Amino acid sequence: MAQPLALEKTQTKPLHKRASWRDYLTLTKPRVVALLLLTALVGMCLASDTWVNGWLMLAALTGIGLMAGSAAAVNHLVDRHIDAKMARTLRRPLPQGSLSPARVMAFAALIGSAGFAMLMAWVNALTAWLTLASLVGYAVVYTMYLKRATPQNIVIGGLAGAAPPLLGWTAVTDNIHAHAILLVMIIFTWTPPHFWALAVHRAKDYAKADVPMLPVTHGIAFTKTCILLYTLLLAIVCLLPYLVGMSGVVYLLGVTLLNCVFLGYAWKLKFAPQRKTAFNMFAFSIWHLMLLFVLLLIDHYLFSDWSALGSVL
Ligand code: HEM
Ligand SMILES: CC(C)=CCC/C(C)=C/CC/C(C)=C/COP(=O)(O)OP(=O)(O)O
Repeated sequence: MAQPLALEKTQTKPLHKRASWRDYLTLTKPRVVALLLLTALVGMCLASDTWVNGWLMLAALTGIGLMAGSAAAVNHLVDRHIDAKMARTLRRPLPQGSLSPARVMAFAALIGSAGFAMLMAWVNALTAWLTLASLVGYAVVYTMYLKRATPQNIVIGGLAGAAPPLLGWTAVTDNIHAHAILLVMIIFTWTPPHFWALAVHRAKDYAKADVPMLPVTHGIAFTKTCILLYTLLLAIVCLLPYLVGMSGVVYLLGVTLLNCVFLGYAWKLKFAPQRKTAFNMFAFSIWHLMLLFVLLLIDHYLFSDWSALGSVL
């Protein structure tokens, strides 16, 4: 199709296609938010010995989801010129001209403030303010500043995306607990291999858009070394929930398997890469984090069942 190329040359003249609800959904990065919400849900469950109150869970997940979606919409708005230069992001609603910047801003403000109000009214102020800090961390600190300023952008910015398990935890307890920080640390160390694997695959795109991602500023070989080192660090951090007695043997065995596969990808990417290794590692990173949090959940309820059984016998 000729349109995207034509658009690349005339990014300032959007096409003004008709907007649909799908465009608004795209703005919220729904699949990313879905995984963020899974981590928040697990944070909630691990914070309590019994099943979490359904109403509280619904209110907290909706509030956090709306605010994360709002942050993602601001990211689309701020990055619209960069997005128009990269093949992966060219078809987003703003570069395509199906939504205007003013509409996107209004949409982000609407869902962001609705989410904040929900958390304030039905969850607690601590969770509302921490979620707002994550929104600002991603939409303002990462997107407006770090992304354009330093190749450590995603390492520092990763903290905002790593926050949801803590948000889930505080939603239930109104308290910041060291175990919740452990969950944040897992996502924080997972983010560099997750993103840099994709950045290696898309390095030319980022260079073209002049975004100082690590493969652009320091080269592919150095980025692959960093990926391997962060994946090793992640494997160590993932042991902490077991070592501090927060999770049991089901988690330990499962996460060890996941980390062996992830390390296998990182090793292959560094020492024996094929054309699709980087992309496959990125795709696996999403399964890795999702299954890790599912394991934490299964382990939590199995583990507490076993303790309960022990006290009955
Ligand atoms: C600074 C931190 C992060 C950066 C820079 C980053 C970057 C990216 C990028 C560039 C993509 C590709 C999106 C696309 O194809 O349009 C992606 C996909 C994805 N990311 Fe991340 N990510 C980060 C953190 C996270 C976190 C914290 C999560 C969830 C806990 C997450 C979950 C996902 C998922 C599920 C996808 C696949 C989305 C899809 O297929 O539509 N990411 N990420
Ligand atoms: C309130 C709260 C919990 C906020 C969390 C914010 C959030 C949605 C984090 C996800 C991080 C992410 C997808 C970064 C990619 O941005 P990018 O601009 O590098 O990627 P792109 O090029 O695909 O847009």
